[in-house]
Amino acid sequence: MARILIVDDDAAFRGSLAETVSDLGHDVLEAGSTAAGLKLLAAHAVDAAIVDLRMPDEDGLAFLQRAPAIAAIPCIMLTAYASGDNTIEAIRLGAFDHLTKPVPRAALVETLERALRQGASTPAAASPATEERNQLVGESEAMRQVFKQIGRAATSDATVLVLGETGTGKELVARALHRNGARAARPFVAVNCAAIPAELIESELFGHVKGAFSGATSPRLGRFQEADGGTLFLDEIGDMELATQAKILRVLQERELTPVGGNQSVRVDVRVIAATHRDLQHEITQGRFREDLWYRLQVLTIMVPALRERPGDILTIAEHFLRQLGGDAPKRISPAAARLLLQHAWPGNVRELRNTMERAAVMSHGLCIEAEDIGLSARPPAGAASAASAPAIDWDGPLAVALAEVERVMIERALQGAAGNRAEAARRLGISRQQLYRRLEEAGKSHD
Ligand SMILES: Nc1ncnc2c1ncn2[C@@H]1O[C@H](COP(=O)(O)OP(=O)(O)OP(=O)(O)O)[C@@H](O)[C@H]1O
Repeated sequence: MARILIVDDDAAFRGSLAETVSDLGHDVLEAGSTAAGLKLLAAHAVDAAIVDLRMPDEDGLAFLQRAPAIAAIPCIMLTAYASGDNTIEAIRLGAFDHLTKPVPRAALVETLERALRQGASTPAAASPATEERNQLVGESEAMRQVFKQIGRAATSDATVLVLGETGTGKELVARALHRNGARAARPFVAVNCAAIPAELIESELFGHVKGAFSGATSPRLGRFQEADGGTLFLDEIGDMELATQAKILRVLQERELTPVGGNQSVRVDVRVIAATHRDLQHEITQGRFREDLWYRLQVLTIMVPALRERPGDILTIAEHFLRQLGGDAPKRISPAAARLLLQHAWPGNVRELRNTMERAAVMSHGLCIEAEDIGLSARPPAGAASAASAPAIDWDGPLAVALAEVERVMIERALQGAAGNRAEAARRLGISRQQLYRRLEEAGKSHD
């Protein structure tokens, strides 16, 4: 899964494009102007951008000219009418490609895939914003142990299994292992195994040959090959089907794979880091996870502790997020607000803390975040999934905001009630696991 920035002032077109891109399994950031797009690019790790050429403030060419100073990403330009001139100008300024509106789905899929492949194979130096976003912060003894384990594991090429509850920072640990290892100059490719429908995962991981199935009109490289020479991060590996687990095992053992529909194996040189919030030994006893794959994965294991087990990190990480949000003049946390943060049990761990601080920064009007800005009292108390606490809804405000709040609280309660098991939470909510993932990602879209 990649993160795609869409910059277009036409909200309806942007929305429908965002839907198509997110149907492809990507995370989407949207901006209605060049200035807003550049701001999002500076604040988030973005893998590619789709930018409209004609916009009221500054046109898409201005975006193309200024984006490289922030992050080197492939930019796909969109135009209502492709003229020779605007195409040449866009390509001259470094656009990856040029698409004409309305954009046919097949053309979008093909161009985006090429762009992402290029982006992954030529990793640019991370922008300061990206580096800061991926920084693993923590001063507790528990996190110090994690840092030491990362330091030891980074120098080896062994497979690593990262364990921990949802939102504890497992992906950041994987990125730190990559960044500090011998493969740092090569791609880091992350795949969320739970977010990809079972029927697509093999083609996603191993690629496919032309004609492998209906719709496979051209060959496609899989994520293993995209990560060649670098690191492949398999997130939520505990949610993978047994048949796919067998194929992953083969790649780990033989260092080669066969694309879907193909009959020739391809050699790959990839370091695999896997993560899960599940108890894999329990999954093995239930026949849902292969024991041989578990042995292969857990050569080195790093356990990331839940945030409630390292309360010493809560304020340090909260202040780190405020610095990211506030630049040179970050807001401070009042003593009463700090008490609230320390009392909360953080079932969603650091991701929940991040969301909370972002909301608090918006809610607070002064230089200091007060207890009432934190908004934790409206939430279900820690560990009390059955407590009938109502969401804090502004009944006279915008419908979308109220619905989002109801959704947030219901998802949080379902996750708590299911002890973090997302398949069970999705069942309780009457939605598919993929839909739950998409909603969780949308909720954290502006920062994860
Ligand atoms: N120690 C930390 N310091 C700073 N930011 C952190 C830390 N841990 C996590 N984060 C932030 O919290 C969010 C969730 O982290 P991440 O995605 O790595 O968690 P995860 O354990 O992989 O979650 P999941 O199990 O849902 O995949 C991200 O925005 C990440 O940047």
